[in-house]
Formats: sequence, C-alpha cells, structure tokens
Amino acid sequence: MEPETRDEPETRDEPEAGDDQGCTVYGFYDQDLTHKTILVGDSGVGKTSLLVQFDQGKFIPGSFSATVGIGFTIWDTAGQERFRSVTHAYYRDAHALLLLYDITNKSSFNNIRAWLTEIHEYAQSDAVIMLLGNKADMSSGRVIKREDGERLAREYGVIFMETSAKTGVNVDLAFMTAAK
Ligand SMILES: Nc1nc2c(ncn2[C@@H]2O[C@H](COP(=O)(O)OP(=O)(O)OP(=O)(O)O)[C@@H](O)[C@H]2O)c(=O)[nH]1
Repeated sequence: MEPETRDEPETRDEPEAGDDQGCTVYGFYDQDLTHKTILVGDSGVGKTSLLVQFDQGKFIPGSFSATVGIGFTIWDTAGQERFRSVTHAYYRDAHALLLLYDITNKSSFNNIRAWLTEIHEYAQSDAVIMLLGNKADMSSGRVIKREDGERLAREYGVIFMETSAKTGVNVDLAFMTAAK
C-alpha cells in the first residue's frame, strides 16, 4: 500500500524581519529590573556597539562576541526560525524597543518596515518605539538621508534619531528617551 502523502501546510509566506541573515535581539533591564529595553535590527547595524557605548562610554571597533564582557543581558536568538517564538516573547514584555538601521546600508533600512510590522504585532501597545539611524559618523558612506528616516518614523508614529556608536552622538539621549 502506498504511504499516504499530503502537502505540508504553508505556515508563512511573507518574509519576516531578520529572515535572510543572522539577527540578534539584545536587551537589558535597568538596575531595579522594572524597565526592559531591547534592541533589534539587521545584523551589523551596530546594536552591540551602541549598547557598549551606552554602558561603558566607549567604542570598541570591529564585530565582537556579544557575550563577552558586557554588563547586560543578551538574548542571542541567532536569527533562527526555531527561536522565532522566543523572539516574540522578548517583544511582549519590553517597555522600549530601539530599532536600528545603518545609514550606510540600504537593505538594513528597507527591512525596517518588516521589523516595525513584527514589533507592532508582538510588542505591548504602550511600548516606546524608537527608530535609530546608526553610524551617523560615516558621512562619506551615507546612502540613507536623514529625511528618509524621519519620514518613515512619522509614518509609523515612532520617535526618530540618528546615532553613532563610534562618536557617541545621541546615544545617551536615545537610551534616556527610551527609559521614559
Ligand atoms: N563607524 C561606525 N561603525 C560602527 C558603528 N556602530 C557599529 N559599527 C561597526 O559596525 C560593525 C557591526 O557592529 P555590531 O555592533 O557588531 O552590530 P550588531 O548589530 O550588534 O550585529 P549582530 O551582532 O550581527 O546583530 C562593527 O564593525 C562595528 O565596529 C557606528 O556608529 N559607527
């Protein structure tokens, strides 16, 4: 007798944020554990560097292992599908979400809509959402204008800033605004 075959149900057809590359969710609680902030965005946009700049007041160049020597909690989901539901759980209890793109990387900006869709689906409705155009120091490599970031943020009703994990510009302001 022939084994019964049936098509597997298609569970998802829309690409999701972070699908095509490793992506990592970084997050931390403030000291009294009441306020949770998470950082999301494509790989390489500078999430770790921004956290290190905020936490330690310095820029450590180069990609580095996020788990080494940093005094905050990191949930590294490595962008894997099986961790997707875990990622969504991170969103649910976050009070603030910092969504980063890299002003020198167009695809990181193009993926912002997918990230925002995901955030709106899973985050609490009163969570503070901030769109951050990072690497603002790299003016010669810039491909995303500040106005493009501002326009997108306005469209989604989120706060916008350009930041640099390297020079520190707007880094404290971004985290302080998120903590409000
Ligand atoms: N010039 C400049 N380089 C930056 C800035 N932020 C990050 N970088 C560099 O960009 C690269 C990626 O930074 P990471 O902080 O590792 O990026 P990430 O988003 O944490 O990446 P994943 O861990 O893969 O998700 C590194 O080489 C950083 O040194 C910035 O503001 N300015």
